Amino acid sequence: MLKKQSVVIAGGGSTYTAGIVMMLIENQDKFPLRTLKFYDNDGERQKIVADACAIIIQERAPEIEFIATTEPEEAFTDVDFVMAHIRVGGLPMRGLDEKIPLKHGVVGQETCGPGGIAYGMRSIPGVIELVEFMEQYSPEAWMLNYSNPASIVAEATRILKPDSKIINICDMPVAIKKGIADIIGLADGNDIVDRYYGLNHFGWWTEMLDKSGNDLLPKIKEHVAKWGYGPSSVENDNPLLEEASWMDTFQKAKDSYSVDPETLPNTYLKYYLFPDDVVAHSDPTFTRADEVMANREKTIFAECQRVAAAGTAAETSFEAGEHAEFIVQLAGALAYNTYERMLLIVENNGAVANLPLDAMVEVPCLVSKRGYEPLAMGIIPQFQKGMIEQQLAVEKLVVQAYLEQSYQKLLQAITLSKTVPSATVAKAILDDLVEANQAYWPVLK
Ligand SMILES: NC(=O)c1ccc[n+]([C@@H]2O[C@H](COP(=O)([O-])OP(=O)(O)OC[C@H]3O[C@@H](n4cnc5c(N)ncnc54)[C@H](O)[C@@H]3O)[C@@H](O)[C@H]2O)c1
Ligand SMILES: O=P(O)(O)OC[C@H]1O[C@H](O[C@H]2[C@H](O)[C@@H](O)[C@@H](O)O[C@@H]2CO)[C@H](O)[C@@H](O)[C@@H]1O
Ligand SMILES: [Mn+2]
Repeated sequence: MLKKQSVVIAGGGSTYTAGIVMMLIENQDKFPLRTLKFYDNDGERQKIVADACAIIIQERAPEIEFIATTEPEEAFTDVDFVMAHIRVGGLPMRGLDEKIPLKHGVVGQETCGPGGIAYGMRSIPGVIELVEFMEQYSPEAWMLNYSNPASIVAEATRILKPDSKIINICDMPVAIKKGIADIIGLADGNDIVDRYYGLNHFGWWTEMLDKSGNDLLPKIKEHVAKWGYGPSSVENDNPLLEEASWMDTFQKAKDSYSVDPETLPNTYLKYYLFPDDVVAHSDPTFTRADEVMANREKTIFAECQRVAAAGTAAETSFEAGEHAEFIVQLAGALAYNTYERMLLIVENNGAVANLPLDAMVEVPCLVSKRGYEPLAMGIIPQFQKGMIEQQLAVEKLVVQAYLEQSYQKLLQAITLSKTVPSATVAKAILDDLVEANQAYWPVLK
């Protein structure tokens, strides 16, 4: 009999919460729950999701105690896991992160370039507060953190909470591997055993084997050289790729791959390798935040309200995707000592031999009751090393700017981003971002 777990989802009002609830319910044999709690600092938003999830739990797993609260003590007391996915400033602030750089002809993106830097400055205090709640009320718990920008958040937690039990994670490699599995006819992305290195949203694969040890890369590379990570025909059953912007991003991996055909790129590298192209294809009046508000957020909240009004979730369209699968699998590995191999964002300490020891890198780790043990990825080539070192300096400067309330360091961070053409443009963007983030950032000196 597996020991039952108590979980709090921080950011209960997130568009991803219902998917994680579906995954948790479907996994009661592998990851049984005694309590599930939601915590959010926006009670009204969270209530919409919680009212629907209460019905889902009541109908499908009534043995689980369910609580939704905005009180930190109630939320964080007696929990084994905090699954965090907050968005400080919400989707409207994401919209500004995207639109302000675009106004200056620079990539406008949630986690990359100046937009990601602005979001990092908002996220740091929000995530640190969650860690403090966890340490105060459930000091033995693990926090599994999706809140973005994960690289900057990871660097901030490394410095501010060096002994905390927090693991920062990203589902992009998981989603790419799912796409690759579909392309080469494997049942599941989990069937790919990979070697990968980099920073979050900034990495490369060097190896993909099947579980028997057969090299999958030749077949995958043949496909990626023609189609990127997109399908080779119009037929596509990957729900993520139903959105044109995600399909473009998956297909654009073809161009990132052409820069180094020895490795396979993360999709996010397009923002650094082809920023001119990305800007040319962006609409500065309707960015990804607008698409998300018009599509994912609207659909999820409408479904929550439909379930609540019907009083039953018998026909709910909510489903658990790879995003939910990954975080629940990670919690299971920590709780039940499975030694599964998963890509996590962790302190380097030699995992990538020729990067600084204190870089927060994304590498495969073995996950067990002991926590995570990074696997050695060895020495990486000059091209990737150069790109990573530049981006790592950006991320470190952002955290230093936050801690020292330094305008100068934030200016240096934006100037150093590969997405930004000059210090003049960096200053113009920064001044607009300071204005837009007054309610969230520390006052910069
Ligand atoms: N790491 C990854 O690969 C990955 C994947 C998907 C989503 N995400 C991240 O997950 C987060 C949620 O995304 P979303 O689109 O669902 O956002 P969302 O705006 O729909 O939900 C975020 C929730 O967080 C709450 N919140 C904001 N600040 C808070 C705080 N300080 N304390 C408690 N709650 C707070 C909001 O009220 C909201 O309900 C984002 O950070 C997003 O970037 C990360
Ligand atoms: O623009 P968005 O909000 O749709 O996506 C931004 C996030 O993109 C990645 O997450 C994907 C994920 O890879 C996929 O599996 C599925 O769950 O959709 C997500 C996007 O909706 C990325 O890893 C995240 O960090 C981004 O926040
Ligand atoms: Mn991610």
